Amino acid sequence: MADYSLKPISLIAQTEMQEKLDNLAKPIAGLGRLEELAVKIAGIQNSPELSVDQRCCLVFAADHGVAEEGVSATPQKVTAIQSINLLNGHTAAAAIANSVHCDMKVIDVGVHAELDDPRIIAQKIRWGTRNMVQEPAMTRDEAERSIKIGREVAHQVIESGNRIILLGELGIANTTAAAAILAARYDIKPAEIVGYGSNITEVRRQHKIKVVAQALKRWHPANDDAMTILQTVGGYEIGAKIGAMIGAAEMGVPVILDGFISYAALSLAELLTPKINQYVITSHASMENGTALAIDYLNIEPLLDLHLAVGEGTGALLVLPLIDAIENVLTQMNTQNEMQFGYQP
Ligand SMILES: O=C(O)c1ccc[n+]([C@@H]2O[C@H](COP(=O)([O-])O)[C@@H](O)[C@H]2O)c1
Ligand SMILES: Cc1cc2nc[nH]c2cc1C
Repeated sequence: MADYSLKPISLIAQTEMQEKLDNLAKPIAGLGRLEELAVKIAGIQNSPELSVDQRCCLVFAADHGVAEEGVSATPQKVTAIQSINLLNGHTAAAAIANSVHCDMKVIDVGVHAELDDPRIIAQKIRWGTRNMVQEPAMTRDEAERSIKIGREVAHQVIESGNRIILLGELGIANTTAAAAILAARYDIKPAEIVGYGSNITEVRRQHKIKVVAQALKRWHPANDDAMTILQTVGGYEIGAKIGAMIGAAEMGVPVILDGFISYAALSLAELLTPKINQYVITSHASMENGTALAIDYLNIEPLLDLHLAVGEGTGALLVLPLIDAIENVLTQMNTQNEMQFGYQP
């Protein structure tokens, strides 16, 4: 596996940003977590000026062999259908992206269908992973390729001018893979981390718990072996998200993560490159059952809690207005000094 070298975070830019915020006409720390967000981005971008005008949401799409176990409420073909609908502007994330002025790209890393639309970035590894109950979801080579593809796509969109990257995904049955990854990574009992995904019944969730338990019993990947966890119970889009996180961090670009599937990707990315946490912004607490546990183990504090359970990057996109708000704060507010020259009672 490649050895990733991440640019160091700039403590100078962080201090400069905090000084700018402290100089503004407001109580110290008055803008709370928005200030933390500004300082974090300044450190990553090595500048006390936020640069987020050109933003891109990468939506990695792939199918999951484990879907044949009946773990999802949704037919597999929805991955392909929504990949195209997204590009036409008609999915939840696409509609939100339009309102927050964010470019979107769909990358086919393993959709179980022919997607011959030229707008799709065609990087299909296979027509879906294998069913993790019967075989490892992927080969080692496929797992490595999924990370490589994500990393290269991130590099490309950054080279074309994007200054902040958002990550989403489409993949029917991927809440099963994400739960299995988190269970393997943190030795969590499947019953505690498996949720309702795209809204399954409790009866079906009990079955999904058994499916995850069966797969983990069969492959029992070591909890610190990211590549074996990804290979045995992961997904191509999850590997690609790991790669995109690393690729953006390598280029000093902040990455906004999405929901439950992002937690799984982050849990493995941390093993591959522990400093990744400094580069990722966790957007929202997903509705998925295992969220509280995952957040606890990852030691993250997502900014929003909107009970979202769509994926596609919806939660990540909703953080952009917060960042735009800070940008306006930095450029439009009075400083403490300027405040004196305003209205005199
Ligand atoms: O992001 C989340 O937290 C999230 C929670 C539930 C469902 N999803 C989306 O719904 C699909 C997976 O649901 P499921 O039930 O097929 O595992 C997949 O396309 C995800 O992007 C996403
Ligand atoms: C309609 C639909 C849209 C989605 N987008 C991501 N996962 C999804 C699952 C469903 C069911």
